[in-house]
Amino acid sequence: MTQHALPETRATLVLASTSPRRQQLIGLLGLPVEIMPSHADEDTPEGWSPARIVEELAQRKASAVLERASRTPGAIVVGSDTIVVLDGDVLGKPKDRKEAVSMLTRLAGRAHEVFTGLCSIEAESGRTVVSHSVTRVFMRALTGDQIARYVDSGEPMDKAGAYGIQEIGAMLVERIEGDFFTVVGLPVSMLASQLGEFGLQLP
Ligand SMILES: Cc1cn([C@H]2C[C@H](O)[C@@H](COP(=O)(O)OP(=O)(O)OP(=O)(O)O)O2)c(=O)[nH]c1=O
Repeated sequence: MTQHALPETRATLVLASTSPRRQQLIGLLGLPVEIMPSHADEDTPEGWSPARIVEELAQRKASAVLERASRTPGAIVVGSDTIVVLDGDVLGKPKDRKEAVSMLTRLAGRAHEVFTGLCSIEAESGRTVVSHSVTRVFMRALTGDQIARYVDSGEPMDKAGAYGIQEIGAMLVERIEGDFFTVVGLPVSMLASQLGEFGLQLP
């Protein structure tokens, strides 16, 4: 099979994340990538809209590693944050098995929204681009047994809304409206368009 690649650029993407999914997805852009785990405070004031929450947290995560990243020539720092929204409630990662079961019981048999915020910062200039993407996810109706068995797999625990569309959770999802990668946690085409603002041509 032929290997396809885009022309080389001098930029290095610095991913401010501990998420293995984001690490894998950012690789799709074909640029050099450095990983810098970012531990930003994730508290936000009551009453903020989902869009504002994910954009703010994406920016905090990127800003938290900016100083370190600026040692890398041509660094563009990328931060991202994902939440699930149902009936105006924000569902983050479940804190225990019981909360995972209760989230999935609420999500089953209906639609919800996944919001992902994305922030890119050009380290040298400090220029910042922030945006978000929303995908509607329609989940299958599930019995209590099915939910319990899925939670027992361990998969829900580190994921917003207590499921992972890209793994066993694929079987829980009937269909989506919007970008698949937004649900997994890194909207790849939105990232390409943000990087375009810094003059990177992708593709
Ligand atoms: C809904 C859904 C979420 N998720 C994940 C994406 C995110 O990693 C996680 C939401 O948590 P986040 O707080 O967005 O990210 P994180 O703590 O995993 O990683 P980071 O270091 O970048 O802050 O849920 C899936 O993997 N699949 C899904 O279908």
